[in-house]
Amino acid sequence: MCGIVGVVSTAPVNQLIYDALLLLQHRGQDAAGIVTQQGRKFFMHKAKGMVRDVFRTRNMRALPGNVGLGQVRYPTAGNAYSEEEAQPFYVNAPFGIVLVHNGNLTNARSLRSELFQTDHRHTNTESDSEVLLNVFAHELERATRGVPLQPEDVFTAVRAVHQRIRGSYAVIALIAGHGLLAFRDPHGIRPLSLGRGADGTVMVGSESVALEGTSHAFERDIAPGEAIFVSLDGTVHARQCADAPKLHPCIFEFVYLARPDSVLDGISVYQARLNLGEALAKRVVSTVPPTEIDVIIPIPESSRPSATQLAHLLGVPYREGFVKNRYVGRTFIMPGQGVRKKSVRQKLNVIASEFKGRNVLLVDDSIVRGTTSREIVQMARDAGARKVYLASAAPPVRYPNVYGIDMPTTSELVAHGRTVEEVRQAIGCDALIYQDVEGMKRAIARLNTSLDGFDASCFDGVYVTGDITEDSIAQLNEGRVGAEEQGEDTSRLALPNAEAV
Ligand SMILES: O=P(O)(O)OC[C@H]1O[C@H](OP(=O)(O)OP(=O)(O)O)[C@H](O)[C@@H]1O
Ligand SMILES: NC(=O)CC[C@H](N)C(=O)O
Ligand SMILES: [Mg+2]
Repeated sequence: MCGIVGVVSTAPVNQLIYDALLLLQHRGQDAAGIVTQQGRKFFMHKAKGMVRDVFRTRNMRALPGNVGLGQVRYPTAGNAYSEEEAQPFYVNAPFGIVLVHNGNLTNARSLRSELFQTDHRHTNTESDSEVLLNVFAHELERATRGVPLQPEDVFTAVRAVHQRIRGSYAVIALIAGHGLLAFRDPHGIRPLSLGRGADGTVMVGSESVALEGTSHAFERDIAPGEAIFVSLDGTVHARQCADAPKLHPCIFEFVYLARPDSVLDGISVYQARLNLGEALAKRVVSTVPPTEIDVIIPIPESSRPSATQLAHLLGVPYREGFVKNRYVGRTFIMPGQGVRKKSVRQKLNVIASEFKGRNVLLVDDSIVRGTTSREIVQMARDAGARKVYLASAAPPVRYPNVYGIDMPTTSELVAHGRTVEEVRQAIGCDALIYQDVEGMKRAIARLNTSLDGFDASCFDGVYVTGDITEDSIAQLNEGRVGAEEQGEDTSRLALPNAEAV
């Protein structure tokens, strides 16, 4: 996941894009970038870091114009440490295009050589998003029948892009002098919504919170496979560009990624998390009698809604036992295990009186590598808890994610190849209760019965694009320069200066 936003307005958009990116900061902490357009000229500033660090006043002043887009990056391909892979990406032909991408292409490698061999295009980074931009640029060149460019030509290009690229992609692009394009992959894996301001400003963004938080009324989600083209006068053209679109949103958005105050594909993220807490209650009761639990404590931040609902249904007191240092970002989306581990301790501290002599049930939204759980369970014991039980509102994460969540290899997943009992031992708690896969899907699907299903691949190993094999997963990892090799270099990332949203 990353956060993306695009705007067509009649007033300067630099501050508006900045504000929207701040509201999407939880989707990517690694790099941030904005491009604006004035006349036919693009103005760009991008760098590694969080939004507040990347954009100083001088940078903001250098972003004039009434049209623009931006991104906050959480790397899932290429090089996590490369400044060049911060987005937006730019190509000068045809017309001049800048593009931001949330998601992950699963055929970037073959596309890269195809781009070189057949389309004679050069890509200069390992980023799949740069590949995506070049495929789009090539197809736009082929589809253009004259100047000025017609929306129909843009849709023809998107149709061709859907044929060539695989994986997940929510995309916003700006075509110099023409308008703003947004499209979503034919499975709708990553979210993208459209809204409008009272002054007619059109905004597209990853989550509804980016629209509402900047005073734009949410209008609708962009449909899977659909493209919308917003002319510079604010006219919105929409077209379905995929042959057989299906709505399979990523279920992990509801579990962890998205903000609880967002509504994605008609589903309130907050309500989804309450429902997960409800389903989890049934599982807890069958493992640990509520009478043996003195207190229920969430692991801040994302597990709070599920934990409150669980406590309510079990009739057990809900208490805050961990205080989060708001100046440390989300640990799961930090690159590198060394950084993540250190950050858990920096981020969470116990209120010892809530643990001393008690049987505590800790609740997290998900257990992925087990980094958080191991530390937290130990902290609870150190604070004097008698028994430490742990419940996860999501099922065990057992399979790699190839659609834009950084879980590339099975070996790093604490539940891969382990029974629940073995995971319990690895984490060191007295009882471990997981949600089950069907229970999770039911809990969320009942909030929008028109879904075709979910991408729940990291939980059930089913890849909705139908083309993922062990070999392709191994290939995807080959291209990555990540975090694991350089993970001990914690200096830049462990304590960002900016406040996490
Ligand atoms: O098993 P792990 O590999 O540790 O990953 C899972 C943990 O990471 C996330 O928290 P994070 O600190 O990223 O964000 P949050 O404050 O939104 O909960 C998630 O909510 C879990 O707590
Ligand atoms: N999380 C994302 O959406 C990442 C986008 C893109 N794959 C990158 O690595 O930059
Ligand atoms: Mg958490």
